[in-house]
Amino acid sequence: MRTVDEHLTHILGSVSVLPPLDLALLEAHGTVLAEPVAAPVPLPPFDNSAMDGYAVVAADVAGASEAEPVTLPVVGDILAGDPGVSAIRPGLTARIMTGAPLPAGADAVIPVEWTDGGNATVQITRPAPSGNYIRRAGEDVLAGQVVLDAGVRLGAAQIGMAAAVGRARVVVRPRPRVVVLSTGTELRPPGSSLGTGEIWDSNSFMLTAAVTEAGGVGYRQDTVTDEPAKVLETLHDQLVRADAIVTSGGVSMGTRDVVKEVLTGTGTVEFHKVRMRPGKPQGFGLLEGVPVFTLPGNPVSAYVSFQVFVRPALRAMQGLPPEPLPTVSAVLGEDVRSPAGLRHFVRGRLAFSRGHYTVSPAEVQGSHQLGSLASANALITLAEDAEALPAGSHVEVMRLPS
Ligand SMILES: Nc1nc2c(c(=O)[nH]1)N[C@H]1C(S)=C(S)[C@@H](COP(=O)(O)OP(=O)(O)OC[C@H]3O[C@@H](n4cnc5c(N)ncnc54)[C@H](O)[C@@H]3O)O[C@H]1N2
Ligand code: MOO
Repeated sequence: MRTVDEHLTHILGSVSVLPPLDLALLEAHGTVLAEPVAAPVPLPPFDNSAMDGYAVVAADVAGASEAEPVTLPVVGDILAGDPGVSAIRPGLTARIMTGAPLPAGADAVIPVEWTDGGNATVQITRPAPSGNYIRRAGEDVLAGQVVLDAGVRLGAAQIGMAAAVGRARVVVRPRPRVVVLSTGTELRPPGSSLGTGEIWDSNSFMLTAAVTEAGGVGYRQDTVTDEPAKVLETLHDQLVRADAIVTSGGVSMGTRDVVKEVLTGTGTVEFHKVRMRPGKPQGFGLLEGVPVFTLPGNPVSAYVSFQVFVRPALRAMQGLPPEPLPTVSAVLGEDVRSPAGLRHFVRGRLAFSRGHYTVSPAEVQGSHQLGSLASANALITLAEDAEALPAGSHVEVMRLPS
């Protein structure tokens, strides 16, 4: 028997970060940068106005008030992208819009609300210090500054930042392509009718969705019956397009545990019992260099195994730290028992109130009981040495992707 940590360490020691790929910016959404992105020019590139108003010499309006407005001639309009006036002299003003370049000679912007909004001349009713409502070149980003580090996942804000520094393409770690295959003669695709002893395949859909949630691209395969030759042929066919393969079912002690049968001794694949519940029977290894995760068939076991072993590996392949799901500390809402010597992943509902998290275990915890997983939002992680935890204890809780 292996511990969870031993099995995960073995897996992480066997997977490598994927080679980098040059992608158009929007195609890179959700991937991880493989290069730092630096600004070729400062941002903003030029001093510009933060308000719609009038560009002035601050000294000209120092005495302005409601009672005694300062009147200035307006020499022209400066629009964003269409700077009609490039300079003003003392005693003059130009109308300026937000984002338009500040004309040389001006050192303040008077918002239109502080004026009568005049066209040929304008009356200004408030003074402004030098620098008023001016956005200086480089006050966001300096020329040459690294704005995104290698290893950062490109969410919407990071995509915006890359575009803002002029990048149309970026070099990233691609999303791992993960083939998902369920085995089991009893499995029928959802949407078809069931014969005696048959069930609808849930694992391949669930695991393909979990791959997406972990930043990969899932390729769900049609289920394969428990025939060794078919399972092996399907796996070999899929190797060419896979950065990883995830199977479910056929890894336990049955007479037809076909995945275990065909993969034992193939490549570096090994099967182990892992000290955890659910998810005891596990297999992992490389097949022609491709990591293959053989997860147990019980749906909750397959799901928990994915989050505990596959998700960290997919993160490592993307160049991300192989962290588990985001974890919080919570107070147990009721007493919990846990099997000695096993790490126990208990489905529960996490809630936040009066400044702290509380978590309550689901009523049923069988590894075939997908209903209690679908209504859970968290997995309470009970350590191997925990046997009885009273209500009020602090526990670690992994938040499930939502
Ligand atoms: N004698 C023993 N029997 C079992 C042991 C054991 O140690 N000794 N371990 C049990 C545990 S724990 C688990 S977990 C399961 C794992 O079994 P397999 O990986 O071989 O999975 P199957 O036998 O193929 O299926 C188990 C169960 O899950 C259902 N299943 C399978 N695939 C799907 C799918 N794609 N969608 C929905 N449901 C699926 C299948 O019908 C079975 O009910 O072994 C225990 N037995
Ligand atoms: O490990 Mo099994 O996953 O307990 O049902």
